Amino acid sequence: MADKLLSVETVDVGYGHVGVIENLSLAVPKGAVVALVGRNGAGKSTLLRAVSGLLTPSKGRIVFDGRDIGRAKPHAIVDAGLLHVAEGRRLFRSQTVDDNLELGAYGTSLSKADFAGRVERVHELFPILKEKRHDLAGALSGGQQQMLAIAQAMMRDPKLLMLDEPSLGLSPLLVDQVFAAILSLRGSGTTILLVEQLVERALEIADAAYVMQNGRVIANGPAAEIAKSEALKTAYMAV
Ligand SMILES: Nc1ncnc2c1ncn2[C@@H]1O[C@H](COP(=O)(O)OP(=O)(O)OP(=O)(O)O)[C@@H](O)[C@H]1O
Repeated sequence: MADKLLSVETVDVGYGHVGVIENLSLAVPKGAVVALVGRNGAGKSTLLRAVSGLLTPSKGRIVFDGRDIGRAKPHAIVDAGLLHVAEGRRLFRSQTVDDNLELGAYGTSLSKADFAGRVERVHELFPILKEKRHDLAGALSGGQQQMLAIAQAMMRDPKLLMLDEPSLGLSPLLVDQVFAAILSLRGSGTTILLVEQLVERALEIADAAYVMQNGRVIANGPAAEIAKSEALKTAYMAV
């Protein structure tokens, strides 16, 4: 079994007094794509927010790369190499595509050569971002904005990339491109935690999967086994 890069251990998370996640544990091995699936409202985004420091668990531990980050500030978690591409693409819409990439690397003190290398890698993965480098981010299509959001995170060369609904609102062709990009990132050693409503697609590319229902994990295992499991059906049928 590969080393764990992220381990969430028996955490409770909520909003104020409203508990959402209860006693949840999850592990993401180094180099893997792990899918987190479940119906709307199951608590997937809440879990990602806790891992990236936007919410603080009231119980349990979150260990990333050997360090307890359960109470760390979001910027410290980013600096440690854990990037969260949230649902809804938070871009600098009135800045160009190039500017958005530069802002993605803000504060990293990269050498010019390393910066250029990262931009080149982004362009290899998403050629459209090279073509549109001088366009305003707000003028890109939804799919292109999603690619830019992922590209912006890539500028920090993350150890772990958490993607929340990367296919949301995209045409089938763009969905294919986003999934191909995820595979390519995995191929170059990035570990990925993927929240995705296109469950079949997510399980096709994932190594392992967790199924969430009402703030709890109800099943986990190799993605191919989860794809055939009763738990998956239950999670999507339950009201
Ligand atoms: N900012 C918030 N304040 C209070 N409750 C919230 C907040 N955000 C989410 N919730 C509640 O937390 C629960 C889990 O929501 P969450 O967004 O984590 O689910 P999800 O599995 O990611 O689903 P979705 O795909 O709809 O985002 C829901 O009951 C939701 O109403």
